[in-house]
Amino acid sequence: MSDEALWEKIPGKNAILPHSSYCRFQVYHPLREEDRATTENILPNHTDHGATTFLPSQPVSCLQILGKDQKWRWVPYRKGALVCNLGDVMEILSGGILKATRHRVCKPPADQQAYERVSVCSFNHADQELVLEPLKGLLTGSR
Ligand SMILES: O=C(O)CCC(=O)C(=O)O
Ligand SMILES: [Fe+2]
Repeated sequence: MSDEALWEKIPGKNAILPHSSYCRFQVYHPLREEDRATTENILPNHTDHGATTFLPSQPVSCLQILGKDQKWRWVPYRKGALVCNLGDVMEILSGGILKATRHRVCKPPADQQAYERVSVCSFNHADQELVLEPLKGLLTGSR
């Protein structure tokens, strides 16, 4: 199996097959005073269904990922960094060697609740025609 086998399935700048990748810009307004006590998760825990999701790291803490130890952890802010979540497509194509990142968007810590949060997500999907199954070389051990 070639080193490129996985990436050949994901459209890049030379993509010729239809796919549904998109970028979403979203503003989370500060929580209203009366909602702060009752709100926990703004977006419940999930994995993204595409291949990868890229998000510029941003300073209002809301994003959490689930570790192997089943503990939720904040994704720390690093100025200028890109956060990359692996999606279901990568888990399926890799036969489970790669794991889709389970994540959620939480209420920010108390000292950040008055701030707006800007989220820019680039959701990268596989070719629409791609049959989602583990890459053949993985199953035969010829990688
Ligand atoms: O806003 C974020 O930080 C992540 C949003 C997200 O996980 C999603 O829309 O799938
Ligand atoms: Fe997500």
